[in-house]
Order: sequence, then C-alpha cells, then structure tokens
Amino acid sequence: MTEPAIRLHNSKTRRKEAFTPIDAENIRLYLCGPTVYDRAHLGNARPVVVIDVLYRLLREVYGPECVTYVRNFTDVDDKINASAQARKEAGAIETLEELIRQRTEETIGWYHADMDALGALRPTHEPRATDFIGAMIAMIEDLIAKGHAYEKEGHVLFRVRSYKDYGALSGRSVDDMIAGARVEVAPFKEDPMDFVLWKPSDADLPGWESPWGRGRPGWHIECSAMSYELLGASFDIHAGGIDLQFPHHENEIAQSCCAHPEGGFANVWLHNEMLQVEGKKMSKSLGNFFTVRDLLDQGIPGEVIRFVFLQTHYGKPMDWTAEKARQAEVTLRKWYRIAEQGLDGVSEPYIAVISALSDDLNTAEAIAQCHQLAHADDISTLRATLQFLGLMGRSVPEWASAPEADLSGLATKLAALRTTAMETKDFAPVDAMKTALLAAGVEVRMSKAGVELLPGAGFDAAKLEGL
Ligand SMILES: Nc1ncnc2c1ncn2[C@@H]1O[C@H](COP(=O)(O)OP(=O)(O)OP(=O)(O)O)[C@@H](O)[C@H]1O
Ligand SMILES: [Zn+2]
Repeated sequence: MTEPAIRLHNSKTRRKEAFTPIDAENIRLYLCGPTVYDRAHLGNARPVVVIDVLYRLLREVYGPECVTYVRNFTDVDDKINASAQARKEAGAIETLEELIRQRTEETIGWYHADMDALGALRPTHEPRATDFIGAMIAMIEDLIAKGHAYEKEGHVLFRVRSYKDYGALSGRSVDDMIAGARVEVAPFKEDPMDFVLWKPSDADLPGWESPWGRGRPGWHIECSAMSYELLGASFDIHAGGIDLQFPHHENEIAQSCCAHPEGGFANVWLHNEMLQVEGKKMSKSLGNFFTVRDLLDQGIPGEVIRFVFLQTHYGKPMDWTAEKARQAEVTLRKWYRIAEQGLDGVSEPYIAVISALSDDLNTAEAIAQCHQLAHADDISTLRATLQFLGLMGRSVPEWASAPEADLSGLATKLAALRTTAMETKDFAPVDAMKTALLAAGVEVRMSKAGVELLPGAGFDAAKLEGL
C-alpha cells in the first residue's frame, strides 16, 4: 500500500504544501521547549501533543528510525534564578548554584512525568542549553566576524538591519515591527530592533567565561546553536507556539541564516494556535493558568487531556472546558470497552486515520474515523489506531470494566422508575435520580432501547451511595 503524501501548513509560505523530506532516512524536527522554572501549564502542553502526533505520523510513514526529534530545555534564565533566590531568602542552606541546579532538575522531572502522562513520546534528543554554551559562543563569534553582530559594554547584539530578510516569517517589515512592538531601547544598542546574543552576568549568578567577559547567552541563540549542533544547517520542520513566531523565531532565522548562509535553516515552520481562557492566551504572566498536574491530580486521566487537544485542529485557538473532558472520557471509556474484546488481534492503524493526519494533522477527522471504526466493530484496527494516536496507554480492564458493573444495578433501577412514571405521569423520581447521577459524574443516556449509564470525567462512586 502506498502511504498518503503528507501536507503541512507552512507558516513561512502561508500555504499548505506537500512535505518533501531533505533526507527521507533522516527527517529532522525541532520544537522550542520549555524554560524550566515551574510546572508546565496546560497551554505549554499543546505544542507537545501536536508535535507528538506529527512525530508519530512521520515515524509511521517513513519508519521509526528515520526521524530525529529535538526539543530543548532552556535551563539558564532570569526566572530560574529568581526562583532559586527566593528559596535562598526563605532560608535554604545550599549555594545559589546548587539551588538553581535543584530547581532545573526538579522541573525537568515534573515535565517528563506530565508529558509522559499525556502519552507524548520522548524526543530523540533533549538538549539542555547549559550543555551547549561553547557552541553558542562559537556561533556568536562567527556572527561578529561576518558583520552581523557587535559587542558593546559586555553585551553582544545582533545587527537586525544586516539581515535583509528579517521579518519574512511573520510578514512584517522592520519598520512596522518597530512601530508595533515593545522593543527595548538601550544605550548599548545601535538600533532599537537589535537583540541580545550575549549579556553580562552578576558574580553570584550563573555565568560562563567568553571573549566578552563573564556572561550568559540570550534566549534566541540557544535554539539556533542547539538545532545546528544536532540537526545541521538545514532541517525539515521547526515548530512552536504562534506566540513564538515573533520575535523568537524571527531571531532564530536571522542568527542561523547569517551564521550558516550555506543552509536554509528550517524548510517548514509549523505554528500551533493558543490554548485560551476566556479569549485570552493561557499564560504565566496573565496568571490565568492551571497546570497539567492540577488536572491529573483532579483525577482527569492524561489521555482525556490528550483527546480534548486532538479534537481541535492545531491551527485554531481552543478552550479547555470540563464538559469537553467529560465527553472525552465517555468516548474513551466506550472505546476501551470495545477494544477489550480484541486483545489478541494484531493490526495496522487505519489508513483513513493516517490520511486525515497527513492532511495538515487533521486530528478532528482522525477522531471521527475512530468513531466509524468503533461503530463498525473493527476491533483490532480500532485498537491499533488508538495506540498509534497515543491513546489506550492504560491497561484496558483498569479503565473499561470496573465502574460498569457498579452502574448496571442503577441503570435497571432508573429504567424501572421510568416505566412507573410513564403510568403515573409523575416524573419527579426519575428527575431526582438523574440529577443525583449527574452530580456523581455519571452520564445518563435514556432512549426507547433502554437506559445507559456511563462514568464520565470526575466520576465519584462515593456519591452514588444511597441511590
Ligand atoms: N496558551 C498557550 N497555548 C499554546 N501554546 C502555548 C501557550 N503558552 C505557551 N505556549 C507554548 O509553550 C511552549 C513553552 O513556552 P515558554 O517556555 O515560553 O512558556 P512559559 O514562559 O512558561 O509560558 P507563558 O507563555 O505562560 O509565559 C512554547 O512552544 C509556547 O509557544
Ligand atoms: Zn526556539
């Protein structure tokens, strides 16, 4: 069977294009990773799930050995320093350096646990910025030598006007950007648009010796240096949230293309839209966030969170709602139960699902196709397909069977109440029981065929007592 061609929306060209790998035996993918100072919020998880779907698709189509996926950890940052300093001020006996190390280690551990819970495969490489300082210094020296950067007062700045294509990704001219953006004017800048490649560090904060004194890298140079070291001067796909398109990605392009004009940096730019809360981006700075761990601790399985993400195309903004989680859990539970019957069937993921994902990661269509499979009782294909989508990671009996037995007695009771109500025309007892079931997180489906009770997100068996 010939695999369908993959098409992706490329932010650089603003078009959906056929994806042609530079080297089909080594497809190279980079995603800007987190700054490790705190737990990931739900918005931070969206690019991880989106790119995990892409990674799985590429592995399926080209072979698992043929895809290299890099996602970095930014482990040098003011916010990390500030959180370590706060611990020091609260009386911690360790040195600031030790506290910073502890903070980044513990945050990376949390990140892994949370993203694993969402069914995201670990990338091939997860470089930490502090392990690549030498490569960053070398790249900055090269940019200075080529006239694209300059040193002033211990800072090194990128000379934005030296790169004629600056702004091409976001489709804005430098002058428009100056007018519209909050660019920091500083005495050491030749031009307000110039951005920092290297800056001095205080004696008590992390710093590295460099030709410009003791200091540390700017954020943008990290991704340029790490992607070059691990993927080369040209690679296939660069991904990240749309909030990073300007200035972060624009700056990455400027640095990489000026340091390595022989390469084209990323061929395809893939940007996910934002997870929103009441129309605004979920973000730490706005304070309108909750963490992935908050949801997991509330008893919402990671797969439910993943499923909710998959229902919206990555290019559209989306909200998280409790209702979406409830629906997702009901569907997953149903699928787990169907798939349980086909444990020994070995199968390939459904080709229609691969086709849907090949069409610019149409995950909503992929889910619709899974509904079809469930409907058609194609159990082994459903099972293989859900696993391919990163679902069905739990053991089937753990999720599918246990609560069902508990609810069958209640379903019979509700059906009997309904039969009585039909005769007496008093529906109050039926309504009271439905309300109590809903309050316990049970979805109630009543039709001519009978009564079906399904435990949903937030199902609480304790609330069923007395019913
Ligand atoms: N609300 C959101 N929806 C989708 N993706 C997001 C959202 N917020 C951040 N991201 C993505 O998360 C990744 C990590 O970003 P970053 O480390 O800058 O996050 P942060 O500083 O913790 O977040 P914030 O934007 O809340 O300050 C990036 O790819 C970014 O685009
Ligand atoms: Zn980046």
